[in-house]
Amino acid sequence: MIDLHNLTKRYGRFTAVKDLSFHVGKGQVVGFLGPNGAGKTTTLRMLTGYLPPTSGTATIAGHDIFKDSIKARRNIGYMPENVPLYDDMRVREYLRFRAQIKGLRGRDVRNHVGEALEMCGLQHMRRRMIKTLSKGYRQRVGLADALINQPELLILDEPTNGLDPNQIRSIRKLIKRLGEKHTVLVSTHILSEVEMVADHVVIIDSGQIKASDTPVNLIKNMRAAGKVSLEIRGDRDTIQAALERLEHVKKVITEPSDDGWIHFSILCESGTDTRERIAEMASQYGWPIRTLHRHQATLEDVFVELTRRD
Ligand SMILES: Nc1ncnc2c1ncn2[C@@H]1O[C@H](COP(=O)(O)OP(=O)(O)OP(=O)(O)O)[C@@H](O)[C@H]1O
Repeated sequence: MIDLHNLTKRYGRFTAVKDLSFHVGKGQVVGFLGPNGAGKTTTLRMLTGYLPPTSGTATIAGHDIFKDSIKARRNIGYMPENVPLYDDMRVREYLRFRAQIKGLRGRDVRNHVGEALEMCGLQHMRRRMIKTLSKGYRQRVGLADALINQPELLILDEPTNGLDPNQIRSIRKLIKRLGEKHTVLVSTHILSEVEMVADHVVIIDSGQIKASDTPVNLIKNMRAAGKVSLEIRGDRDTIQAALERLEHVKKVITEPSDDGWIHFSILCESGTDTRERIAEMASQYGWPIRTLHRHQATLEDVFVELTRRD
């Protein structure tokens, strides 16, 4: 559905996106992640034909977005980061207007607007002036607009930006529902969102791809996946040396503590579980344990590991 090949964007001498290549299959929900300034919006704006690339190519449903822009764009519903809306229009009136701009006529306008209102939970708001809507409902109007010509591909730039946790939840449900019928490329900072809705994740930093895989594989392959936290009493150096001798243990880190217990983070080979061995060892030497916990890595850990600056 989407193919990027060495897509590059320079603003003057600054390279915002560098040789970006990835593929999004039909029907996939893909999370597009990266820290502030990574180049997400620049990439999405190029994909939607709003910004010409410096070099490289991108196709949407087989149409080159730059050479065959109109055909490519017919397949796209785009929700930009800050949805521009006409404040003095009513919700349904605005969506009808947008439907007409997108080339719909007659009964199609009414039907498509009705479906988009229903899909986005806006039926009861259809007569409200846009300027009186909360941020969450404004986002929904933006989504309804992106959906209106029933495109195969939805490109959503931070759809949950600035929303409260309840609104985030309802947009997440909506994205999940949209993923049943559409291919979705969604950029967001809310990593738990992506973990729940995406089949595939692309992480970029400084305009370049850092990782591209399923959320499950990303988590499985990361260093923190094998981290165990231990709170124990005894002689620190003796315990540390004993831990370091255990099979599958790669590194033992002493964490700061001021409660008389020694706190260790134990980095193990991914996919191994050393907790039983640690418990056996502690019992053999008579070292009391307060906590022995295997860290469940999240997409947030993957993100931090791949993009942190320190
Ligand atoms: N028109 C422009 N002229 C010059 N530099 C720009 C322009 N637009 C974006 N940039 C720079 O390009 C880089 C990438 O910006 P972009 O908005 O694509 O990042 P982003 O990943 O979407 O960030 P955020 O998560 O903060 O929205 C940033 O350093 C930004 O300052």
